[in-house]
Parts: sequence; structure tokens; C-alpha cells
Amino acid sequence: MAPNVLKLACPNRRGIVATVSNMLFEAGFNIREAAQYDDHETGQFFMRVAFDGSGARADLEARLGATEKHFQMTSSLRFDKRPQRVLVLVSRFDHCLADLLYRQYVGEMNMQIAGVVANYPRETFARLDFDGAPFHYLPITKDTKKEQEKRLFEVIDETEADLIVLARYMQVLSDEATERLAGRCINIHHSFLPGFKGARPYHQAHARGVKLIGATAHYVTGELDEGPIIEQDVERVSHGDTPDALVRKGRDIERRVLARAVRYHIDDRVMINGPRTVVFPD
Ligand SMILES: Nc1nc2c(c(=O)[nH]1)N[C@@H](CN(C=O)c1ccc(C(=O)N[C@@H](CCC(=O)O)C(=O)O)cc1)CN2
Repeated sequence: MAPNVLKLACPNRRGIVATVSNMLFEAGFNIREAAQYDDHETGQFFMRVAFDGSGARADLEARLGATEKHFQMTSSLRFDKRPQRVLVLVSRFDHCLADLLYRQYVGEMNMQIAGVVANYPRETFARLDFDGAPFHYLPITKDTKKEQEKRLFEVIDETEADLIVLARYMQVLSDEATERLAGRCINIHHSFLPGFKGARPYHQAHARGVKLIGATAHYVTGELDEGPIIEQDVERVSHGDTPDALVRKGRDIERRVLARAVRYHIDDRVMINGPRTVVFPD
């Protein structure tokens, strides 16, 4: 059962951990997991506490309000354990979508894929079982981008999506779209950023003669592939690997990196820290 999770950030000073721990204790809750990070560069303090117990939510919320004021704190408190509704966007390559569908099928993550949106027709994914998730075909051209995004937001509203995942969705979202989805839209980029931004990163990597390839999951912002990084991984390659071999080896990296990032987000393990993130892994 997903625990309750409190996340907080504030200027660092003595007494934060003691106050937060005591606040939960006084409200009748029990701490199951706690982690904190002190950013010496910015002086900001970050904390994530997973807790359970039969305490009163209203009492905790009242105490938290006072604690926020005292420490000039921003916080988020998640009590609802319902599966997070995830809308998955995909273009032609569906290995990350297939991976997320499988992880949902085996119950690996506290999520419900609320829908699949693609700018390619359903037959592109004919072999995939969407496990009941509705499919929305939203074709796009450079002349229809605005209308397509309008329809995309209608689908986001209709599906009541909590999280939007760009699972190798190869369309650049407008600044307006990225502002509306700030902090709840994750992209998997098929390179070890900041290397090889933009299109065809494996071909760029092959031309450069790299000995490592990687994948990066990041929050989406108006700056293409510049959003706060959530998770990355790499694998060794050699001079004998063709671009197709890099694409093949890269698929495995992309799948596991995206899955880890989605799970960390869903489990409230990620906090945005300016251009970066703080991730409290399990
Ligand atoms: N606003 C943002 N949108 C998107 C981001 C992002 O970080 N910010 N990430 C990309 C994913 N991506 C690489 O991971 C990527 C996707 C698409 C392109 C691109 O040049 N697309 C062309 C069309 C290509 C086609 O139709 O096949 C375009 O949009 O004009 C570069 C990088 C997802 N969106």
C-alpha cells in the first residue's frame, strides 16, 4: 500500500528535521522512511518523509501550516494512494510504451495508463495490447501543430491525467504547452544529456565515435531537452557498432531509464531544484 508522503523545501536552519518529526508524532503518525538534502550552493533544504498511522489528516495539515510559516517552507502532502493516471504520448517507436504497459500489467507501479496519444495511426501499434487504455490518434503537421495541441489538452482533461509521459514522442511541445504541464510532463531523450540534444542522437553519437551511449529522462520545458534531469543510464559501445546497433542497444537503456523516472515521480521521490532535481530513490 502506498504510504502518505510529505515533501518540503525551505532555507536551511537548525531544527527542521526535529520539528517535522515531532509534528508527525504529535499528529499521531509513524515515519516509515525519511531522507533530506542540504544544497550548500543555494542554502535550500529538501526533505521527503513517508509515513503512515491513524493520525488525523486535518490535525497534521494545521500543524504543517504553522511549520511552513515558521521555516518559510513550501511543501506537498499526499494522502491519496490512488494510482496516478498517466497519459502516454508516442510517435513511431513504441518500445517505451510497450515497456510501461507491461510494467502496469505486472503491477510494478502505482499507476493507471489513462490513455495513449499518438501522431501515428493505431495500426502502427497493432501488436500492442493497450490493456483497456483508450487510443487517441492526433496526427500533426507543421501547419496543424496548434490545433493538435488544443485536442491534446482536451484529451488530458478528459482522461484526468496526473502525469504526461513523452515515450519517444517526436514532436516539440509549444512553450504554452510546457508551461501548462510544468513539473508533470516527463520525456525520455535517447542520449546521455547534455550530449547529442535534438533529433537522431544515435547517429550523432556514431559520427563522434563515442564509447558510451545513454538515455536521459527529464521534465519537459520550453528549452528542448534542457529540462531538469530525473534519471540517466549508460552502456559501453565500440567502434564496431553501427548506428542501428546503437539504436538497438539504446532501446534497453531508454526503457529502464524512463520506467525508473516515472516510478520516482509517481512515488513522490522527485523534487525540482531550479534547473536540477533532487531524487530520493528507494
Ligand atoms: N518543448 C519540448 N518539447 C519536447 C521536448 C522538450 O524537451 N521540450 N522533448 C522532445 C523529445 N525529443 C527528444 O527527446 C525531440 C523530439 C522532436 C524533435 C524534433 O526535431 N521534432 C520535429 C519533427 C520531427 C518529426 O516530425 O519526425 C519538430 O517538432 O519539428 C527533437 C527532439 C519532445 N518534445
